[in-house]
Amino acid sequence: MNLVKILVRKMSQNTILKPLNRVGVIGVPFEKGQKKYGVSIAPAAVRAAGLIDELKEIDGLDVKDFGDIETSSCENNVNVNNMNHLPLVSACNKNLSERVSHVLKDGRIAVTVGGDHSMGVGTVDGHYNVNEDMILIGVDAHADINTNKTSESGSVHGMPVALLVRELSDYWPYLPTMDWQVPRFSIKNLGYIGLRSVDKYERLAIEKYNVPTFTMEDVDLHGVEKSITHLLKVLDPENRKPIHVSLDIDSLDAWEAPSTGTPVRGGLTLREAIKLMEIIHATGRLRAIDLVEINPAIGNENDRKRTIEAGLCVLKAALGFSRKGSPPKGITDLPIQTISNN
Ligand SMILES: NC(=[NH2+])NCCC[C@H](N)C(=O)O
Ligand SMILES: [Mn+2]
Ligand SMILES: [Mn+2]
Repeated sequence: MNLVKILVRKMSQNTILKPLNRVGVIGVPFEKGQKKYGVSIAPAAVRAAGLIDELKEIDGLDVKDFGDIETSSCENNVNVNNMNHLPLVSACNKNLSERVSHVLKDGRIAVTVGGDHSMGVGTVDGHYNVNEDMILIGVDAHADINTNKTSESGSVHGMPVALLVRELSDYWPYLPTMDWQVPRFSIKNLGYIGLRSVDKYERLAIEKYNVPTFTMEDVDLHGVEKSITHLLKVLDPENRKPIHVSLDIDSLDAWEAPSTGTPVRGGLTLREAIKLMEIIHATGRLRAIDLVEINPAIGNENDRKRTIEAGLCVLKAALGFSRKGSPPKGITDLPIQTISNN
C-alpha cells in the first residue's frame, strides 16, 4: 500500500460517524435457505402492514424504497456439499450484496426485509464492500455459524456467519457458484445477543474465537441495556465503527413472534427488543439492519399479525421512533380555541 492510500485510510478511520436520517428499504422474497414455505412472502406482508408509511412517520426520517431483489424461483433442489439450493442462495445474495452497497453509497441506512437468514451473506458482503471497518451484531436465538460439515439441517440459513468470516474460510470446501463472495469480514468484529439454541460446533467456534456473546442467560443476568452497551464497548471501544444489525425475528420469544420457522421459547420480550434497538439507534452509527425469518404462513391470523407488528416495532425503534412521541412540526403551543357563541 502506498503512503497516500495509508493516509486516506487513516483519515477515514478517524472521521466521526454522523447520525444518518436517510434509509433505503430492500425486500428479499427468498426462502430457499430453509425448508418451510412462507418466508418469501414476508416482504410483501410487511409492506402491506404499512412498513414504508410507518417509517415515514418517524421524525425527520427520509425513506426511499429500493424495491425487491430478483430471486429465481427454479424448484429443483440442487444440494451442493450439504447445502440445499446453494446456486439459488448464491444468485440471490449476489444481487442483494450489490443492492445493499448501492443504498449505502446513496448515503442511506440499508434496511433489508427478508427472507430467510441466508440473505445475511448478501447484506453483510454488500455492507463490508462499502465500510470495511463495520461491526456485526447478530440478534438471534441461533448463532447461524455452521459450516456445511457441521450443519445437521443442510439449510444455509444456519450458515451465513461461517460463510462470511475469513477466519473460517479454511473450514469450507470450494463452493461452486460462490466465487463472487470472498470471506473478508473478521470474526473479531462479530458479537451476538439473544442466543439460546446453539449447536455443538457453533459453541466450539464461538469459544475458539472468543466471540463476545450475550446469550439469554446473560441477558437474564445483566439486563438488556447492560448487555448491549457492553457488547458495543467490546467490539468498538472508541465508538467509531459503522454498525450492522442482523435481526432474526426468532430472537424474540416465540410468544411475541410465533410466525417463524425455528421458534425458540425463552427469548427477548418485545419491550427488551425495543430497548435494545433504541440503544443501538442512540449510537448514531447504525448503517444496516436486516429483519429476517418472519414467516406469515405459519400459525393463524393472530400469530401472523402479532409477529409482523413486533417486527415493525423493533425496526422502528432501531430507526429512531421515540416512545416519547414526536412534536408536531413547526408548532410550539397548543391550538388556541376561537370562542364562538353559536
Ligand atoms: N436463521 C435461522 N433461523 N437459523 C436456524 C438454524 C438452526 C440450526 N442451527 C441449523 O443450522 O439448521
Ligand atoms: Mn434464528
Ligand atoms: Mn438467524
